Amino acid sequence: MRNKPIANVNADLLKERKNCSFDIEELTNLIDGGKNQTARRREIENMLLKNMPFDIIPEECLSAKEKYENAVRKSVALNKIGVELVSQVTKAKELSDLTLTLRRVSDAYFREVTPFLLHLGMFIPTILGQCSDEQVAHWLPLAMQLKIIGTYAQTELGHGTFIRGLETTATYDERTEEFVLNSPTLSSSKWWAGGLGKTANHCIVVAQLYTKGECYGTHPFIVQIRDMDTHMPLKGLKVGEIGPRLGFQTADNGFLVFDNFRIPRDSLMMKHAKVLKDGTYVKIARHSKLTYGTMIFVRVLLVSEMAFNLSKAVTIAVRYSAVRRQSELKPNEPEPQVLDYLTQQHKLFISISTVYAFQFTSNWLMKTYHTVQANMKHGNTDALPELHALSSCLKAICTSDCSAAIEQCRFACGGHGYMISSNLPSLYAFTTATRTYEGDYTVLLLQTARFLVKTWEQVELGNAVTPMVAYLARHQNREAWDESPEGIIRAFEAIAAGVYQTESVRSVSFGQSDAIKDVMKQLSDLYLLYWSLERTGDLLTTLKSTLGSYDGRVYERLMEEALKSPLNQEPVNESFHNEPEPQVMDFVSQQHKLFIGIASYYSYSMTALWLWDILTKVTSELGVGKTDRLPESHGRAVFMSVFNSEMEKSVSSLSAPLQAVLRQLVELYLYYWTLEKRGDLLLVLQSTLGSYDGRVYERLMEEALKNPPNKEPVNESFHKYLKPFIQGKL
Ligand SMILES: CCCCCCC/C=C/C(=O)SCCNC(=O)CCNC(=O)[C@H](O)C(C)(C)COP(=O)(O)OP(=O)(O)OC[C@H]1O[C@@H](n2cnc3c(N)ncnc32)[C@H](O)[C@@H]1OP(=O)(O)O
Ligand SMILES: Cc1cc2nc3c(=O)[nH]c(=O)nc-3n(C[C@H](O)[C@H](O)[C@H](O)COP(=O)(O)OP(=O)(O)OC[C@H]3O[C@@H](n4cnc5c(N)ncnc54)[C@H](O)[C@@H]3O)c2cc1C
Repeated sequence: MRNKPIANVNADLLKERKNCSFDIEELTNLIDGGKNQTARRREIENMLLKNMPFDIIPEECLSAKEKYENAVRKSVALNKIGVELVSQVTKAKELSDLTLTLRRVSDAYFREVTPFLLHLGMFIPTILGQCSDEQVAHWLPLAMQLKIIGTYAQTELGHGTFIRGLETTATYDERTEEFVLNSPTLSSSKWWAGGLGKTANHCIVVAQLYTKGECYGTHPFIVQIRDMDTHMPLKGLKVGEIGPRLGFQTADNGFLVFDNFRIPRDSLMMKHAKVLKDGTYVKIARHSKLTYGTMIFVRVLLVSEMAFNLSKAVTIAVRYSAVRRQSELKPNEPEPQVLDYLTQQHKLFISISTVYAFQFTSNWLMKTYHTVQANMKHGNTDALPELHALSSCLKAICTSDCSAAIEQCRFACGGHGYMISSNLPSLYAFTTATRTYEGDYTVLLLQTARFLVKTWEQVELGNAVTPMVAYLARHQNREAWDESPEGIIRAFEAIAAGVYQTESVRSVSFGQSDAIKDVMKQLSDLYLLYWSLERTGDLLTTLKSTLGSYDGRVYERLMEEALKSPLNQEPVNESFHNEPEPQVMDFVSQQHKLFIGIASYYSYSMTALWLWDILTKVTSELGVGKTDRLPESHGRAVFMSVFNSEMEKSVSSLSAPLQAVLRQLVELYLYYWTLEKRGDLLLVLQSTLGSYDGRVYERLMEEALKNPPNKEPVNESFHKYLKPFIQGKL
């Protein structure tokens, strides 16, 4: 069934849509993979959208804690339906279509991300990719039915990129047939795992495996971290939320610290390596990097994620550009739609074509991934290095290009694009993180470079190379290729473009009308029309954007959203009437002035006494009249050290409370001047990473511990939503 026409659609948008030269339903089918798939997708989408609770207050107006609780409430409703749908599916293809539809609806349903993202995106794939058959049979049903909630904790405070440098240890104890997990240093604290802070009760932990006194490198373990009934963290673990971040606010990214935490032997995920009861290590994998498999899978997935996110951003920007009128070009004529400006089209059309490039390449990459996986099942890992190189560079390029393109879309929407309600800031915050996680941009490009250099060596030796890199051997292409990073990117962009071209031509080469074939060549138009017509229902709930709604009622929606803000629920905020007048003494800035004054007074008097004693010595050393040349920093250091030591001497006979106060003054004085004059950048930069003393990990952990979600061991949403859901009582 096609979408029903919507009343009150903006006239400019209607006019643009009337220019469509082909059957949009045909294109929708093409993109979905066939008529039946379109129908099934719409059926699921409609069912989900009808049954899920919506936000009462806009998500962006909630506090961090409320945002999280709201995300749990919505996730549980979505998961309930999802689990039921998944249980009805029998074929692998149906399951993958369904998973994709659920992921897309979930994307539309949350302004940010669900706390279950890692459960679906990495926990389940790691069970599939890293567990023995026996382990899969045990863990997979529990995870699929959400009887357990998991995440993936690889990154630590000290290491993310360099996996071999991870410090968490898993030491096998053959007496008890257990592994003992430890975080030997602060920098070994697990950091970042999504859903770990408050939601997950299980976690995949990547740790250095020790048995019989030898280290066998990093291995994945599946670990229960919270009590299944009370949700309290288990003894031997410190777990919490890492604190506010640019995006991912509702993903409760967490930290995890182990103190002699014991787990059974079969917690080791044993597809690629085993530890026998007596502690003997047995390697099964044919390739040493197979434990990195989940990362490859997610990198592949991210290409289509980027296509989808950019498609949303550019749809918002294009629709808004059709509705928005600005500037008087000719006197007494209507202001033009901003879409008609060539410069505006430049911003938008590049993004549109990029979406298609990503999507077609992603389809191809996913197929390649499955082919390589199938070969590996039969023990053939030959294609793995190339898959790693390809997924690395395509992930790096598409995440980077996508965030840049979303910024362009935001620019294309002018001031209103900066509103959270336009959804462009959230889309940007989400996609810019993807450039870093699952392998940093530069690092992944370097991995690809490593592969290319090795291939180049083979080419130079006259050896055969795979078709994907065969262009390296073709003389005429050497001009496009040089050893600079830009050269490598160019070469791989050419490959991506090649794939894109071949795939798009292949996709439209049969069954399609001439009109569609023509339009496929005009990617920009295609993209606009596809997204305009493909969606079911009110596109606002899918795009979650005031600017990009299907009906183009941009100003109405901006005003409606503004009126929903809690600050607008009362004409005059109570702080206007009720806030008691503070004593000026209560202002921190005032205390700052006063206390520093007091501390300085003590400092000067102590130093004056000391200075008198050594004046003769100082002047004889520096020469009379030259003392004014003492650098300020030296003088400052003198004041500090003298104040400190002299105060200590003179306070020893005083009462304890007075001693305490005077010592505080010393500390204050030292602290103040350290920050003020000695250039402690923490104060200036307000940054845990940029502090003068370099105590980065200490500061990150200190800040995380101050984080309000960590003030309660179990969030109330566990009792309200998660527990009834896990126990099937919801
Ligand atoms: C929609 C779903 C959303 C899910 C949300 C996800 C949220 C975020 C989650 C996360 O971020 S999880 C953590 C992800 N972490 C990373 O991605 C870390 C990045 N680092 C790495 O991948 C690796 O450490 C490295 C950079 C590839 C380096 O690894 P290593 O030091 O062990 O290798 P090298 O010495 O550089 O290379 C040796 C050799 O191995 C090959 N190789 C490396 N990785 C792989 C692989 N994955 N598969 C196959 N082969 C690999 C590499 O090319 C070298 O080969 P040779 O040149 O020696 O032949
Ligand atoms: C939103 C978000 C969610 C995340 N979720 C998870 C999660 O669920 N589970 C999990 O385990 N992790 C997660 N992570 C962590 C993420 O995987 C890492 O942050 C990422 O892999 C980058 O590693 P890093 O932080 O160590 O960066 P670093 O490696 O410290 O990078 C810092 C800089 O150093 C450069 N650099 C590093 N190594 C090299 C090199 N060899 N050559 C040249 N330059 C180099 C990088 O290019 C970068 O510019 C998440 C991160 C974010 C931002």
